[in-house]
Amino acid sequence: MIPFRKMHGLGNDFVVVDARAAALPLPPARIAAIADRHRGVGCDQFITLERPGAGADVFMRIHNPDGSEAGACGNATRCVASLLMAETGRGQVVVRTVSGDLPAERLPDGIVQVDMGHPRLGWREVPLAEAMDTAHLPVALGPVRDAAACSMGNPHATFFVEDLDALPWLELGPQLERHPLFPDRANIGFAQVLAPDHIRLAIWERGAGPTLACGSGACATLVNAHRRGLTGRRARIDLPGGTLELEWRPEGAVLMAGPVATAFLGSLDPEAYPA
Ligand SMILES: N[C@@H](CCC[C@H](N)C(=O)O)C(=O)O
Repeated sequence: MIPFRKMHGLGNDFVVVDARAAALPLPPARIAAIADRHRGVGCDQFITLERPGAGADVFMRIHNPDGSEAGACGNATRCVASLLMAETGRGQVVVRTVSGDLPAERLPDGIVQVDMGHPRLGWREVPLAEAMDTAHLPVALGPVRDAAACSMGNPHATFFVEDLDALPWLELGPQLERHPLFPDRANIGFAQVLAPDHIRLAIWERGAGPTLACGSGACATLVNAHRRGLTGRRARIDLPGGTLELEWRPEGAVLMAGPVATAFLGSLDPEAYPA
């Protein structure tokens, strides 16, 4: 049996397993089966903790429920950081991912803040299929057009809209995720700027679909909104599951803060899931 912890940040939920002592029999097909909402435990991302090597407190591997591996997950980083803080008794930890080392710290009132690093703004870094200005993508579908893209360790495109409530974003998301301009697919954000420091955001996540919150998507949205002159460098971002506080610091790093929670602990039999 494999013990796991079910955690979430604003309802963006994770199954977290600990493979630091020994590797676990969890190939991508089995992870997809465990992530299934009807036949498995169910989660937006499956998180495996591994030994980090020098310079970090843990290595966090991220899988989407379709079995694909992701380079970043802002909300899972905050959840895992809170676990490591409890484990080490420290208020600051470093979470290593395939996209880089992410320092995190505990703030008052149970809030965890993570430094998500510098956004990558070049077309090859997103990545896009061809050379272009990543602040204006020639992508249009139904009522949305003119997205901005960046990578926060994973690919994001943001469409700015007048009225999120009127937008059929659940229909647009899956088509845009697989637009030919995104060779690695992309997380798709639909953002309504309410004020220079306040954004409403819905995200269609690559490999996961609609989630209640996407931390890296919130970071990408602030970056893209600021590049387009729509906001300042700080904003409160309201997602379906709650609110994140963000800052894109002048030196380049994006800070993201919000709550984390453990929903329950459990154990699963890997042999019960197809591999
Ligand atoms: N929920 C995450 C993002 C998870 C990965 C994403 N679906 C991808 O494939 O890049 C977050 O909080 O950032």
